[in-house]
Amino acid sequence: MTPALILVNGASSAGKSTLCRALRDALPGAFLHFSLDFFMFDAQVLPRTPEGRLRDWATLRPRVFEGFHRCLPALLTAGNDLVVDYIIETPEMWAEFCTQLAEFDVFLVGVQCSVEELERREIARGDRGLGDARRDAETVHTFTAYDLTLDCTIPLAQNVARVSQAWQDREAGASRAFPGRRPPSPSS
Ligand SMILES: Nc1ncnc2c1ncn2[C@@H]1O[C@H](COP(=O)(O)OP(=O)(O)OP(=O)(O)O)[C@@H](O)[C@H]1O
Repeated sequence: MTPALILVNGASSAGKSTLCRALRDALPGAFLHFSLDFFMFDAQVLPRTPEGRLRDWATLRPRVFEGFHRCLPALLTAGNDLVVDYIIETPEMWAEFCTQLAEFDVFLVGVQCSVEELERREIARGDRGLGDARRDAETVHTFTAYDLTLDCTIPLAQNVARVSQAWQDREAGASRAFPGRRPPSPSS
């Protein structure tokens, strides 16, 4: 089978990671959850000042992002099915994804959330830059069509069920994010 990627795009604090973790555990088949957050927030990967601020981030940012992008085809090529949360920030970033992921079975999910709710969550979390969510919300859904769009203010279980159903009902390889692509043959 062609390795599969469920890619969840939306603004910071929209609920992407929460959804991905729940999907990882609920989907039929063994999906890995993979996220840029693992570099940015959840692990001791990046160099920091004694005060805890990121060091040399302007230099590192493009390298870390490109490295993360390259991890996806590497994990897929090794046979892993992935559920990945991401914030598509620019058309260039999306074009890079399209090139790197063209040979895989990609299902693109857009998560919507009002700016008011994004900002409420951002403040409540306290570990994200204030204003990031609003900035993302202005652009994040402008770069691509989706296979499925979700409202991330409704209960998580409902969205997990929607993705799970839509994923199983989809035509493998016929992602709306990659129009004109030939789906992998059923035997592949
Ligand atoms: N359906 C939901 N209803 C209410 N709160 C939610 C829902 N989904 C997520 N949240 C809450 O919103 C906050 C942000 O969630 P999450 O970390 O999943 O967002 P994210 O989109 O991955 O953010 P980031 O891109 O900044 O990492 C968390 O406090 C989470 O508990």
